[in-house]
Amino acid sequence: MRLSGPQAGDILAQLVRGALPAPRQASLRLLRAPDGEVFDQALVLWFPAPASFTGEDCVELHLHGGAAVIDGAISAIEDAGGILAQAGEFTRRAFENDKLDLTEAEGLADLIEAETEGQRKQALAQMSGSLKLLYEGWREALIAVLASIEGEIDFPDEADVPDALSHRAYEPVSGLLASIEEHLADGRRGERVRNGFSIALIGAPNAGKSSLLNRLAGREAAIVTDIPGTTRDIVEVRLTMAGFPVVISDTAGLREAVDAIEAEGVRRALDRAEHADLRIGVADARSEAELLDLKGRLLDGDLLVLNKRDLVPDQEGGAGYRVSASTGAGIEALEARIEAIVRERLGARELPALSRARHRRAVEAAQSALVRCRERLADAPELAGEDARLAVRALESLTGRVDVEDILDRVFSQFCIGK
Ligand SMILES: Nc1nc2c(ncn2[C@@H]2O[C@H](COP(=O)(O)OP(=O)(O)OP(=O)(O)O)[C@@H](O)[C@H]2O)c(=O)[nH]1
Ligand SMILES: [K+]
Ligand SMILES: [Mg+2]
Repeated sequence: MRLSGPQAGDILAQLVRGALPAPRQASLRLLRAPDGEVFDQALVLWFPAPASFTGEDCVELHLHGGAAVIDGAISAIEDAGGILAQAGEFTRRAFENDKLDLTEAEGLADLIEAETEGQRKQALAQMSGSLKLLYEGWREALIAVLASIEGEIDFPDEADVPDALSHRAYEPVSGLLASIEEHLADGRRGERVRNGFSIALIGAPNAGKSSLLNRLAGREAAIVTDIPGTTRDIVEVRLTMAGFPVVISDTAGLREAVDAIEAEGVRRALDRAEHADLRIGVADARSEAELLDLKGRLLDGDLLVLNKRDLVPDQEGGAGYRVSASTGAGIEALEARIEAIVRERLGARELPALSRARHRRAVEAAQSALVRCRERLADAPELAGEDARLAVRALESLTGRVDVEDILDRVFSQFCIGK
């Protein structure tokens, strides 16, 4: 249990009925309720401000975590003047005391949620300031540009050639734009690491999509029967591949639906296929028609699977992965290919990854302001300056430098209580 705030030390003194322990050193104490009754014996730590997580006076109680002990602790602390924290309140106080910026706070939230190695690495880098460094670096460069534009407006030098400003500011603005564009054009890598790389299985009824899903999942996630049109709802399976989260969706077989339920299933299948990061088209290896139909539905980079190879004589070459979902033949090669694709699209690059839609929106706002700024440098320096200021503001909303109350509420409400 953690306490933070100016009264934290007083409350600890009441709980231990005596002097505070030495700062930042664990000390074993009896903890007492207001009536003097001992409710636990615990290690306690005292972190005087500002060297604490929140930047305020902080206390940690390492309690024996049973429900009765926790209840006793809460009521003893409340009697001594403490109140329960809101979700994310500790991190929010740390943010308000400049212990971390908004991207680092988001990194902390992601680290708590991380389920795969790839997610953990990305969250840890972000929590340690990778995005903050990048965005703050851009902001500083931009403020220098802004200063030179404003200098030009305030003290126009008659002797200067008319386009001196556009020459001086053009290059740094263009350089910044190039970095911003590179950051944006990463195929939504960071957002995929956070939310999962999505794969849709599509194909004709009875091609064996659900059987293949079950094979890849290693469990009977979807119903398999020999009746075409078995799957209607989308069945999702979450897996870890190459250290990244992957969501595989099994979908309804594509055909002229026989009833309204199946029609809705087909609509959902097509919608899921459209929004997936990767489509795997599954055809019965015996059906030329299914193969042709899939070729019209798959995009560059998608995978084609010819299933039920146990039912056809062995063939060399030809398009696609020849597998048998029933016997497992050929599945390893298919899995290896999927892993390679996931690794290639989600694996680490030099620039830290933009990990949330919030970041993308703000970076895009900075980008379009800078494009306008560059266009106006030559003819309208006042307007160019205003655009540069808008771009600075967009970057500042990313790190939480400017007041963005609604963004703060949203970010910190995602934490659990006590974090
Ligand atoms: N012999 C053989 N049969 C298979 C194979 N894969 C699937 N089947 C059979 O084909 C039938 C249809 O399999 P499903 O996995 O339900 O096919 P589906 O594409 O999900 O079908 P819908 O959900 O109806 O669109 C079942 O009877 C499976 O047992 C395979 O590799 N070999
Ligand atoms: K079926
Ligand atoms: Mg199915």
